Amino acid sequence: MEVVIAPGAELARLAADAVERLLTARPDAVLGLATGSSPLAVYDELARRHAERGLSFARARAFLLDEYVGLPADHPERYRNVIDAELVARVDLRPEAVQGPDGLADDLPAACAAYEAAIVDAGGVDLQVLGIGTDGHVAFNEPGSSLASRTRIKTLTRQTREDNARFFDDDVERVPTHCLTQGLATISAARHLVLLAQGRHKAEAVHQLVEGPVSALWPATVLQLHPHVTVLVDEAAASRLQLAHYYRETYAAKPVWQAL
Ligand SMILES: N[C@@H]1[C@@H](O)[C@H](O)[C@@H](COP(=O)(O)O)O[C@@H]1O
Repeated sequence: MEVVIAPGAELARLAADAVERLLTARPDAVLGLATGSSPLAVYDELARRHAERGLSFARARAFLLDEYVGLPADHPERYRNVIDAELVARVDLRPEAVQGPDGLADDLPAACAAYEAAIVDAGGVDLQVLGIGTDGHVAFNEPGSSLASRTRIKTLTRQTREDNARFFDDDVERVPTHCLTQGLATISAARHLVLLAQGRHKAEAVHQLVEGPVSALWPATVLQLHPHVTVLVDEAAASRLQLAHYYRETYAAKPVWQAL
């Protein structure tokens, strides 16, 4: 696990660099896209690179991490609509090449199984962008999630619904109670995981993710078992890291040939 502590703008550039390098090497790469505020600056940077130097997503495919259950198709906070607005509409990624779990399916377990199969059919995710919840969830894998979980229905915690109420007119009762989410094993099958976290409210979750014992209580700790994880954090989110000095020295001394 590589931990990079840097200002937010630099974190976004580093994540965009990883995406650009992948798309340059493999134009038909499979991207894993996250919603939430953490990756927004990355999507801004990718849109800028598309506009200014023609970074192309035309042959790429993408999968979303998760989706609320029951939000109407045209609801602006439906994650598929969010990702369309934040990235798809701003680059040349084909909308039909982007898939998310179907939170409006009549048969939700079948939709979850179909989603798992679609990811496998696409050859798996090459690079997965991730955020982290204040309670250590990734995607919507709340505390207590099986570390071996696959795409399934989850009940959101009160904490997550309160955290996300800002997207629903600050009314927690408007935040759906259920979601479909890639499981921790689904996410762990991606070949490169790039997690972004900013702000002091993420500091404990980042500490647990990087330095805590692997535990379903802090679902993001499952990333410690993955061979290629990049954790991009600002000073505030890094403020509880015990080995911060070591991560800084490692990054400062990083050989130029060693990409993220
Ligand atoms: N399902 C999403 C996660 O994918 C995201 O990582 C997390 C953190 O969000 P933010 O980046 O806005 O703090 O919240 C949501 O619940």
